[in-house]
Amino acid sequence: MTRPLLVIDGLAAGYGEAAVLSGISLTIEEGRTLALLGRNGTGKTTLVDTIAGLTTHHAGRIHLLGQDITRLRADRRAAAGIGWVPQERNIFKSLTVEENLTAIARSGPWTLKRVFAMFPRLEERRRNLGNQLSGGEQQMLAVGRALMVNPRLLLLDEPLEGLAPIIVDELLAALRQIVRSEGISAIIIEQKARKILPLSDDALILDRGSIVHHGSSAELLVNDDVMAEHLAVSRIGTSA
Ligand SMILES: Nc1ncnc2c1ncn2[C@@H]1O[C@H](COP(=O)(O)OP(=O)(O)OP(=O)(O)O)[C@@H](O)[C@H]1O
Repeated sequence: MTRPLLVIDGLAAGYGEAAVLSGISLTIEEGRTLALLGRNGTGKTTLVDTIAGLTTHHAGRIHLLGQDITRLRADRRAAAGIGWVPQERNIFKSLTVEENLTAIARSGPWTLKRVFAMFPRLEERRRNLGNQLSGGEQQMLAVGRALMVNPRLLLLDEPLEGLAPIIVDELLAALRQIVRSEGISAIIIEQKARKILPLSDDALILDRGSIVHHGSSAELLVNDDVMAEHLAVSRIGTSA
């Protein structure tokens, strides 16, 4: 039996008085993963940042495993089980890889050993400083650090962006393991819909701060009309 992990009801949010999101309602069941799609500037980052507690709340409620987290500060939301990997990665550049991983760790099944098993590159670089890492290594570190918080829900903002194809494949394999084998729920923002849809259970498309499509990833993957209408993808056979 699954139970609702995240329930968002009638959410509106933005930055100060500026409204970005409106009328957002969605439920994510435990163990399921959502691909968050949409063209540039449609509110994807704002939605993920709102769940993490980093924007201005205007209306609506957010519940995590039954707890109303709408008014909780970002650090309290992390403690409640939200692991956040921002677009900028925000790793501590003057700390080593190992220190980055242990700095905000919380007890649970994810340990240094398990993160190193998932990302062997990080173990090789465990004594290197954050600013000595490649973009791909930094992204692995950001994901590993979020896992060390032992989250119930992982928020990933364009984790594949700007990475070399071989690193993209490595990270996709790790993400597949995290959401499929480990059963961690995630919301993953991604520009390249066809890369992420095979990994996610459900897909949600935003346009101008509102939901314009919400359904199964498998259905969206074969729905060229919706993809072409709302995403920056052309029909069939493209890499997007
Ligand atoms: N700090 C901010 N202050 C005010 N407005 C902002 C801020 N950050 C983003 N916005 C505005 O909010 C809207 C949604 O931006 P957001 O970054 O959430 O979109 P996105 O879908 O994640 O886009 P991208 O794919 O380019 O990252 C845009 O109009 C943007 O200009």
